[in-house]
Amino acid sequence: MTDAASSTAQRFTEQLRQANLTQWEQAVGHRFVQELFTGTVPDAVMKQYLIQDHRFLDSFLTLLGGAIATADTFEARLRFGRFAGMVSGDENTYFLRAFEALGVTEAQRQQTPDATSTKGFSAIMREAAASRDYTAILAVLNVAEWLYQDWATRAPAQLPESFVYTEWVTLHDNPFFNEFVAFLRSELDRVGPGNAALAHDFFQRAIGLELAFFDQAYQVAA
Ligand SMILES: Cc1ncc(CO)c(N)n1
Repeated sequence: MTDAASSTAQRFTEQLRQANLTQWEQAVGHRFVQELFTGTVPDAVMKQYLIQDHRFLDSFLTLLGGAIATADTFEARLRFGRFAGMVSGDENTYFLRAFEALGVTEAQRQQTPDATSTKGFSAIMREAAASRDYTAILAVLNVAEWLYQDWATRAPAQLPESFVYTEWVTLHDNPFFNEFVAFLRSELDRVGPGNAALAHDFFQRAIGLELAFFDQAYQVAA
């Protein structure tokens, strides 16, 4: 290991990732991610993924609300607030445009039941928010955003033509998003070591859900 690598390994967030590296890499290198990069996700899978993920966004905003409520600095509250604005704006409209492009109707969205992993995410995000524990909230946020940034930054330079694919990559790899992930990590590096067992517990469970979430998209009858 190089000096640079060993000093990054000291970071608390890096320790968390290393402790769950197998599942982390399985999620980041998932078939869904590979097919997203080449624009070859079967339509039925993409539809299912986006229907479920639009619901993920709803619980995610609950969690961001918890972060705004429990952060211990004004600067952090402002950052979460700006991020909540982006998610409620650009990211939400991406979903609506994608549903239209893929021909997903309002009725289809309503009739599709929650996948088990969608329910699991909703539960863990509500649990973390309700705990009013900034460390627990940060652990879940770190997995959700950092893991997505990790796969998005591994995308090839040449992306598929359709915005449905391309924008899902660029929403998770752009200066605003990358800065937010750096902020999330530095916050968890700062407060996590004081409550390490709790951080590990939420981090590990959230990674399992990320993997299950990608898997569930392929469980639809194509
Ligand atoms: C399941 C899942 N995890 C993470 C993200 C990134 O916010 C997302 N949109 N969906």
